[in-house]
This record gives sequence, structure tokens and C-alpha cells, in this order.
Amino acid sequence: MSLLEAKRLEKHYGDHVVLERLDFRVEAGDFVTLVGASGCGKTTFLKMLLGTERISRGSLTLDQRPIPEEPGPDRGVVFQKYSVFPHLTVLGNVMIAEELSQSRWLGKSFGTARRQARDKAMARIEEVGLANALGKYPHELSGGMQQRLAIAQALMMRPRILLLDEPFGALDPGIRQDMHELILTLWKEQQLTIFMITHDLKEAFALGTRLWVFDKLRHDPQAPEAFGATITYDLPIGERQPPADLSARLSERGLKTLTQETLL
Ligand SMILES: Nc1ncnc2c1ncn2[C@@H]1O[C@H](COP(=O)(O)OP(=O)(O)OP(=O)(O)O)[C@@H](O)[C@H]1O
Repeated sequence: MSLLEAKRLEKHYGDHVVLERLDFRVEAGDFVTLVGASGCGKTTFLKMLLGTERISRGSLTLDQRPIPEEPGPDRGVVFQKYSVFPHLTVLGNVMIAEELSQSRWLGKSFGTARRQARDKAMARIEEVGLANALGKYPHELSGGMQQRLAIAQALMMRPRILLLDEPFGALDPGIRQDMHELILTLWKEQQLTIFMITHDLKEAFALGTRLWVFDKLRHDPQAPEAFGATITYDLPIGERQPPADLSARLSERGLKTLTQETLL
């Protein structure tokens, strides 16, 4: 039984078709990396999984049921920037994930519940290697540390699905490598299902078990918004390094050229 399944899934904004004809099954434990031209709808797709954007047509199911139309504790998300609250410390940023999720009407938790949330938050902070920075504010952290914090926040509620929108795009190569190791460890230890958008094909191969290429198969120059992108390519990643002839293989197997520049 697949964890997630889409059938003829579409997303439109008014007359603008952003995504069309999405058909897929994703199993628990898959690590799907998403590449595609800028503006082709990758973030919109992640938002449908998160529940902050509604689907327009077709179906998208989680455990055979329509995907909830609001975010829930089973799905965590990390964006490239601005995922953390600047006015809260490291500890406060992770604790608030639980407060937001469990005390929606009260706004704050008290007593035992608060102590439990604190213990849980400390464990998450330790997992991402920030135990020495509990009282620091985001502006006092490096870019890599801020993303570690965003990951701890996203994992506070122990989600099954982790959505990553170019989380390492702004980081230096050395720091990225550390973040790759962290995310692979968390993926394995917590048996996560991960969707990660990246513009770096090497990163996609280093981390994913499956590579999805989003692209437009239909294009009308007179009406550029009439057709949306779809998953033109679903490649199982066996090897850890991209094969040298990858672009040739992608072309052979039908990748259109609209996203080619992002793959080279
Ligand atoms: N709320 C919205 N209302 C109207 N149009 C939107 C909305 N959100 C996104 N779009 C449009 O949907 C298209 C896809 O945007 P999206 O951000 O999903 O692309 P992307 O592939 O993630 O791009 P990038 O790689 O640059 O982040 C864009 O044309 C964008 O302008």
C-alpha cells in the first residue's frame, strides 16, 4: 500500500495551469529529489503535500485518504530561508512547533505539558547538533546552524513526511556536505519519507533514492500559461554519484530541453 498516490493531479491559479497530469505512487521511506526549471511549480507541489495549497483537479491521497487541506503533525517543512522565528531562541523556536500544533486555541502550554515539550525540544536540538546553542537567537547563528534549527523545528512533532524546499541552496559547499550527512542520518534513523527540491543535480543524486524531473511536455507560445509542468522523468537512484552520461541518458529517455540548463 503506497503512502502517497496522485492520479491526474492538477494545480491551477485561475487560468494559469501550473501542474498537470501528475500520476505517481510514493512508498514510505522514499527520498524523492525534485529538479526542474525555475517557476515550473516545484514549490507549489510541495505546498499541496503540506496542505497549504489545495489541489485543483484529480486526486492526491495520503494513506488512501484525500490529503488533509491543512498542515498537520505528520508533515514537516523546511524552506531555504525564513523558516525560523527571529525573536525566539533556539529552544523557543523548537518548542513553539509543539505549542502551535497542540495548543492552537490556548496559544501556550503550561506546567507538565511545557516541561515535556522542553525535554522533547532538547532531544531534537541535540539530534541536529545544536545543543551548545540553546539560548542563541537566529541572527547569532551561521546559515548552516539556522538550517539545523529549521530541521529540528520541522522534526519536533516526529513527522512521517519531511518536505525540503532547497534547504541548502544558500550554504557554502563544505557546510552543505555536513548538512547532507545530517539529513541522511535523520532520514534513516527516523524512517522518514522525504521530498527535497534542489537545483543541484549532484545533491539530488547524493541524497535521493528517486529523482523527479518537472517539465512542460506541452507548450503553446501564444498561451504560455495554458499548460502546466508534469513529472517527465522518474529515475531510481542506485548509485551515489550521477553517472557521467546522465544528460545523454535523460535526453534519450525523453527529457525535454526546457529544464536542461538546470541539469548541466
Ligand atoms: N499563490 C499564487 N497565486 C498565483 N500564482 C502562483 C501562486 N504561487 C505560485 N504561483 C505561480 O505558480 C508558478 C510556479 O511557482 P513555484 O514557486 O511553485 O515554482 P518553482 O518551480 O518552485 O520555482 P523556483 O525553482 O524558482 O522556486 C509560478 O508561475 C508562480 O508565479
